[in-house]
Amino acid sequence: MTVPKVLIADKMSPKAAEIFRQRGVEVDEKPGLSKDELIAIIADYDGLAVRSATKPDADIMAAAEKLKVIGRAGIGVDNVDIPAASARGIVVMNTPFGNSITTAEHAIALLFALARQLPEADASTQAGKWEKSRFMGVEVTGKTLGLIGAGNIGSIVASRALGLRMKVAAFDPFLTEERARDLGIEKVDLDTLLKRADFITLHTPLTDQTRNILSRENLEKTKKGVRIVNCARGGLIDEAALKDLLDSGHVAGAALDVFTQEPAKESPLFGTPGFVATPHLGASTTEAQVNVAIQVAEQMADYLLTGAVTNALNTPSVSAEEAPKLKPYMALAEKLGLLAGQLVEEGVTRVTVEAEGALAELGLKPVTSAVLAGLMKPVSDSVNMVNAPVIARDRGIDIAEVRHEKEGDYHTLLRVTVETGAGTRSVAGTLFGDNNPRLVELFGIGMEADLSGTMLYVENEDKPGFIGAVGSTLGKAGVNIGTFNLGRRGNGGEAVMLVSVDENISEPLLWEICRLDGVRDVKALRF
Ligand SMILES: NC(=O)c1ccc[n+]([C@@H]2O[C@H](COP(=O)([O-])OP(=O)(O)OC[C@H]3O[C@@H](n4cnc5c(N)ncnc54)[C@H](O)[C@@H]3O)[C@@H](O)[C@H]2O)c1
Ligand SMILES: O=C(O)[C@H](O)COP(=O)(O)O
Repeated sequence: MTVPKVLIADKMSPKAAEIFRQRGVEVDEKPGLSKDELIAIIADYDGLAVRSATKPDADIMAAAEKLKVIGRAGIGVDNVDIPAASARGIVVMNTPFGNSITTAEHAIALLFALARQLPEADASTQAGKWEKSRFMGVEVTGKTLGLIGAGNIGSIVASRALGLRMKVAAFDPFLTEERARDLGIEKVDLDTLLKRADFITLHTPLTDQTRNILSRENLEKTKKGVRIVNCARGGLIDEAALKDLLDSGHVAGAALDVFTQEPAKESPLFGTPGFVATPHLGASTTEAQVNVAIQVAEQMADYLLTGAVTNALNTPSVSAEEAPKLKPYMALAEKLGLLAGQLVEEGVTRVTVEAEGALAELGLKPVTSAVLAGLMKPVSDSVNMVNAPVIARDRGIDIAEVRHEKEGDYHTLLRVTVETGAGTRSVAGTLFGDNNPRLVELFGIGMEADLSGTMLYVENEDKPGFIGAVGSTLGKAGVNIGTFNLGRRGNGGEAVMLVSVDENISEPLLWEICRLDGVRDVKALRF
């Protein structure tokens, strides 16, 4: 196996490079590259580790011929073009918890900065002014904190705010009443939060639903004298409206760690009384940076070295323990999908993936992705295990997974059933010696075959002399036979053959075989 190579493209704790090296992954650290500089070198790398500064987009991925994984040492992945990564089979992973406490603490720090005007008081005092009467603050005890987004960071902020004896009202459509009760907070709708909160803090990702959630209209609904903190994402607040409402005194203070445009080197908000800014420092503590660096390096090394997938945003998780067990099944799944995909002639409407015996004890999602990737390969050049489930869903294919824990004839079995307008057909395979994928059933007919290279598929009536006729037709065309695999539904019934051959099978040769007496269908297959 060649040694995988990773590029760390943003400033990261040295722990990341240390772990990559310890795990036997080659690593280069080149923070601060321009997009063109990154495009010029990315073809060399199997992995790309980033924070929020590097923005791996479709152009960068187009140049990244070997890239298998992008690791985000942090939470937000809005800097990574995930659809472009999926289209190329690149797994995108983040570290969803490593900097949550640190970011929650930054939100609380900004809350106090606003309550006591700390930055302005500091600047004034250090300028020798001693303006004691200018900086009258407010207590936070007893005040209501409006939490927009009560996920990982939001709920830590809530617990800290409760410790400060604040009341917490949260707006989050995905927060259940039960969870709110457990957190000791009140679940409210957005309008109630806007009307009631003395302080508002945002902790949602930037999505179509959350973009501009504090719009001019919503900012105008807030309580006079509200103080607002955003440590989540730029774009959640209308910055021009915020400036107007700070100027008018309706909003008493606002602290932004994140901006619509970053780096934010200029903004109409800068210099506005009551406005506090930090340069996207939410995750910037020694502890959080060590956490995310260790996590991202471990996760990327696991994936590159073993196939284990943790915290991926575009593919199912596979544990380090399961990854080696799943590997041969993925090969079997792709081959069975490819076989089914080459044999069906109409649009697929439903795919059922059934696991029997040992396979039923493993996670089926990656196996299903591999089946779908194989199935759609004959009709799509760009399909891969990462994007196959999404493409299948977009094409309206219904996907079902079934487990039978009891063993059948084989200690482990994978059956793929494909439904089309023309009917239902299924293929099944097992592993020989725990490692070698083998076809064991084709359209309900028992047959053993190693699906590899070029194969001739023939469906025919079971008649004496037919096998010889196929053999001699191939021989006359100079096509050498590797293996002959046969199956039939019963004496004189439907029969199928899969013949592995050393040469390509030309169209005229296929026609010649098709004209043999008793042939119902013939195809050249590739694996
Ligand atoms: N400033 C920083 O340096 C920094 C550091 C870490 C994280 N972040 C950002 O903080 C944000 C929150 O991170 P997290 O780890 O808590 O994420 P999370 O996924 O755990 O929580 C997000 C919460 O937002 C809620 N949500 C989604 N849509 C919503 C909507 N329309 N209205 C209200 N709530 C909605 C979700 O239900 C979820 O509970 C992310 O955007 C992340 O990128 C910033
Ligand atoms: O989403 C995150 O994790 C934060 O925005 C941190 O970003 P950073 O790694 O660039 O500091």
